[in-house]
Amino acid sequence: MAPARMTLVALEGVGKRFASGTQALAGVELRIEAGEFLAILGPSGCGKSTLLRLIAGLAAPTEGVIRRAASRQVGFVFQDPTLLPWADALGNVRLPLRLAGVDRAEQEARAAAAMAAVGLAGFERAWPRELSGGMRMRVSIARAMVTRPSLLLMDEPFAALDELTRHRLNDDLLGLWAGSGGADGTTVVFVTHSVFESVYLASRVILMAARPGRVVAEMPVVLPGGVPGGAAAPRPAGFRTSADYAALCRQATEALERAMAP
Ligand SMILES: Nc1ncnc2c1ncn2[C@@H]1O[C@H](COP(=O)(O)OP(=O)(O)OP(=O)(O)O)[C@@H](O)[C@H]1O
Repeated sequence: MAPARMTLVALEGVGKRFASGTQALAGVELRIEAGEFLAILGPSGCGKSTLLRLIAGLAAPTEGVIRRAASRQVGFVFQDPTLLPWADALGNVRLPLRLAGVDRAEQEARAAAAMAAVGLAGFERAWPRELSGGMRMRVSIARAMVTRPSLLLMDEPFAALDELTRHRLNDDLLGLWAGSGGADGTTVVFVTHSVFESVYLASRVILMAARPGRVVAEMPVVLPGGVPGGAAAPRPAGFRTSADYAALCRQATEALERAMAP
């Protein structure tokens, strides 16, 4: 039997109503288990970003409670890489360590290692404006991973990238996650509105519907051979064009359509 996993964050009956009167979330029950790769999938406006902000502790729920494991280092990656234009790539990646008071030599060594892990060795002195969109996103991911977070929150990080770059970053993210210890390392919560991306990456997909934003279904992702999604990194060669992947995408699409049916 698999060992019981620790719950990192538990949401119980969570709702969020904004001052404007918008009920962005209602009745959300969700447990984020240590080591999982959780995708939050849903249409635009269903409250995915609001849910992520609540999980992060950046906003408070107006109903229900959120319980968190005591020691937690959280990393963030947003759709916009938000790099400092006046710092080079290495300077951007070591910023969280600088803010945490880590000594300079260790900042440089850890930031360089994080850059190498995202395939950017040799670009330490490049300025953000000299990098492509995909490379800027890699810097943003390296900056989030440099603190070795126990929880990595990603809000549609690849939505603005072209498809091939996005595919490459999907594989690299899985590799990075495996390098962090996989199921024994960083827990990832990944917001997306792409069925294909959620199924490709995650070990579990949560489906949301709008008005009010709520969790309507969840789907464990099981890869060929019974391997839990998230565990095989990178995915087997040819997985993207395989019948198994198509079947998983169809299952998630049908669940999403049922969730969105009036
Ligand atoms: N600060 C805010 N004040 C008032 N309403 C808000 C605020 N933030 C979000 N909302 C509303 O809450 C609802 C959920 O928004 P949210 O951004 O969480 O959805 P989303 O699923 O992430 O959407 P998208 O995929 O388009 O980014 C929307 O109706 C939005 O307009």
